[in-house]
Amino acid sequence: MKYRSTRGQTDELPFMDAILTGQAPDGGLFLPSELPDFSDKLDSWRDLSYTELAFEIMSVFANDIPQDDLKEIIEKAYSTFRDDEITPLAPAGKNLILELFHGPTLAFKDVALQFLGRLFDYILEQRDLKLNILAATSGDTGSAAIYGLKDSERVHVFVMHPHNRTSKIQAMQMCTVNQKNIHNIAVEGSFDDCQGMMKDIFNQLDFKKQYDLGAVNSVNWGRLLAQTVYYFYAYFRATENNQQKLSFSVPTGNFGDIFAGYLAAKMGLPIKKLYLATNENDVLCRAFDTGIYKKGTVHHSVSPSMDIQLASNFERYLFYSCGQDATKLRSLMEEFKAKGELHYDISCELIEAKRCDTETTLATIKNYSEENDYVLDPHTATGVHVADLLAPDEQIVCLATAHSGKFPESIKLACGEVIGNHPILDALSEDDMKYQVADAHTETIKSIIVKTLEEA
Ligand SMILES: N[C@@H](CCOP(=O)(O)O)C(=O)O
Repeated sequence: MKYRSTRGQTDELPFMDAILTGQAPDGGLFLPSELPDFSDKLDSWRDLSYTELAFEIMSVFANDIPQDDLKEIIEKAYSTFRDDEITPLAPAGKNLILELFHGPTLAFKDVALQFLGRLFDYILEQRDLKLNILAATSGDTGSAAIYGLKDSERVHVFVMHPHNRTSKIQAMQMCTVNQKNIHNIAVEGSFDDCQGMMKDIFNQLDFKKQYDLGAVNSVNWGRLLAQTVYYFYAYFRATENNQQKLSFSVPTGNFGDIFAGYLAAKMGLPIKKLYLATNENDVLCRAFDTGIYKKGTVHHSVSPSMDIQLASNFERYLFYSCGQDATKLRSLMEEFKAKGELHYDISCELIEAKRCDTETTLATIKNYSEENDYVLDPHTATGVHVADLLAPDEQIVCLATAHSGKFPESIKLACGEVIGNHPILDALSEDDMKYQVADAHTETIKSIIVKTLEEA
């Protein structure tokens, strides 16, 4: 299988090269040149274990990796999960909660980053290469990337997070991993600033090449591939046969998680609806409702991982919305760059978007805890609220993107006390945190990378 850029000005690449390249050199994002249709595989896949299913799906996309090697990568990746089901479903009220938080850092990012970590190790070893990861996080990707790569001898990881804008536990998870190859940068700015600088640096092709830069954010195709698996797995666990249609509700910030569901539907999974939930940072809701994609000011919310105004994977969705026309896509992205907004009808039957404000998020956490004895994390709560609002009589699979224990401040606001802790977080201490503060300038970040690698 080959991978092409949304902007159409990069040569197509095989899987392993697309993974190493991360963001395409023309500034676009990689997508498979053609998507497979898995409709006729569903019957034989229904009873597979998570890792068996992951192998069936991934082997189609990663067909330049020998099958036994791919199986080993997948087995290693998911051996770190605390639940045999990897992504189990838990009933809560009328909904099924898809618990994506059983990996090392208690967030859905582990599902892809445990895989990507082992995949990088494999490719770098095969090719005798080194890689320096530059990542941007609003809270969860950072620690998942660090835990996915902290033991990788051929990799350094630079993670930019918005200073004092993640939850305290998220910051501690990232900054207490005191290993030689891990470098945390607290940026005086927003997540959008961090992601903007990351993309800017990736677009400086000479610098990127000189310092062997790679990506673990969802600009990297490997992230989305790993995330499509749990849509299939949840579908098989939640339905009785492959004639049934199922809806999912997805808390959304950078648009990667819901886009993985959109791809699963395009590949033949019988998805009825994808409900897109945002917090007050509702740029995506407005884009689906009005056809105008326009960045606003970042609101700092109780669901900080979704405090995003520029959703990276929107570009991939837009590419499909404009009929896979890379020229059209380029002109829309240029319009956006020049005017700070773009106008295009992106509505589709499959996706329905709604915003969930802070008050409603907190009320949803409280109600679910009291009525269903289930503590939702504040991001998951936005998706659960939207599922209850838009499909009050239907069982919806709600993606639980993180464990509630990562957000004690928000849980206390909702319930009046901290409940829903997780024991692995108890050992974290602010005294062990190590990071450097930086201003939100691309040149500052570049010089940190250069200096750190020179001293390494
Ligand atoms: N919400 C994310 C932001 C980065 O998204 P990604 O999907 O591109 O990694 C986070 O928690 O860091």
